[in-house]
Amino acid sequence: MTDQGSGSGAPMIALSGVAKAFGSKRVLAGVDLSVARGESLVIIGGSGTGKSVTLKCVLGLIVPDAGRILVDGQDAVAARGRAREAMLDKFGMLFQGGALFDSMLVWENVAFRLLRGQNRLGRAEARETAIEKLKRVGLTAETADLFPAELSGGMQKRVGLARAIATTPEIIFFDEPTTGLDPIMADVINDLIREIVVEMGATAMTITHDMTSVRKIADRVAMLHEGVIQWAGPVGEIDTTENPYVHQFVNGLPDGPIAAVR
Ligand SMILES: Nc1ncnc2c1ncn2[C@@H]1O[C@H](COP(=O)(O)OP(=O)(O)OP(=O)(O)O)[C@@H](O)[C@H]1O
Repeated sequence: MTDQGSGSGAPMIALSGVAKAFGSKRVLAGVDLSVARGESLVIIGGSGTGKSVTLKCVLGLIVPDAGRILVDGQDAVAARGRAREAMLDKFGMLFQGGALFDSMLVWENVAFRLLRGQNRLGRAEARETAIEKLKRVGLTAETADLFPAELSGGMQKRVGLARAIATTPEIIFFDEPTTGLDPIMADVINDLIREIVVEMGATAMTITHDMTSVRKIADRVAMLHEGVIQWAGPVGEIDTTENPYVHQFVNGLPDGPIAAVR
């Protein structure tokens, strides 16, 4: 299926024919996917279908065996040195486990990228920006001088979100943003993600199994299975599409084209 994204103009992220195998294991078998500027795309699919591998290919952490990936019109696979740094500067990322550095204070975690690189800020300015971002995600200024271990899981997730938006990135990736949170906290994080993405006008790409997240965060949804995008469309169509993969996944049905492993 060729996916052109929903917006007009050049997409912010465009994958075409992206393939990747690890040894004899073929994970991606020709992924075609576009994300329009300012759009929030959520990739769904079962465990081990290659959602993380897809994100890693866009970030250049995994080099695909075939295919093309353009980020803001630039070849993301070939980018090296300065060009690659400039490309990565466009991204913010919320990692699955929060992935905070235990030995750094909360504000230093948030300001991690502000304190490094060519355009780095002085500590006072970086701290000020970090506190502003912490407030944006609902944490107080006092949180800044705690260590991550002193925070609850939900608070750590907020810190991860503050870090993801610290540089006001054009593109934000969310890897399983609600994993490990109770349903109420998950809902709070989903709302916060949606609000922030809209307010920043950022392009967002999220991977999740959580259908509540999908409904809250997505403008568009893409379903990855057996190495290809089986379906992509507006979030409002996930309940009505006749695509058998989406129907089975969204409704959690044991019978259908997706083999249930017991
Ligand atoms: N660096 C790697 N080396 C070898 N195999 C890998 C590597 N990265 C991923 N894989 C394999 O690729 C497959 C897809 O993994 P991936 O993490 O992308 O799945 P996923 O869809 O994100 O799953 P989950 O939802 O469980 O996180 C898995 O079988 C995994 O073992």
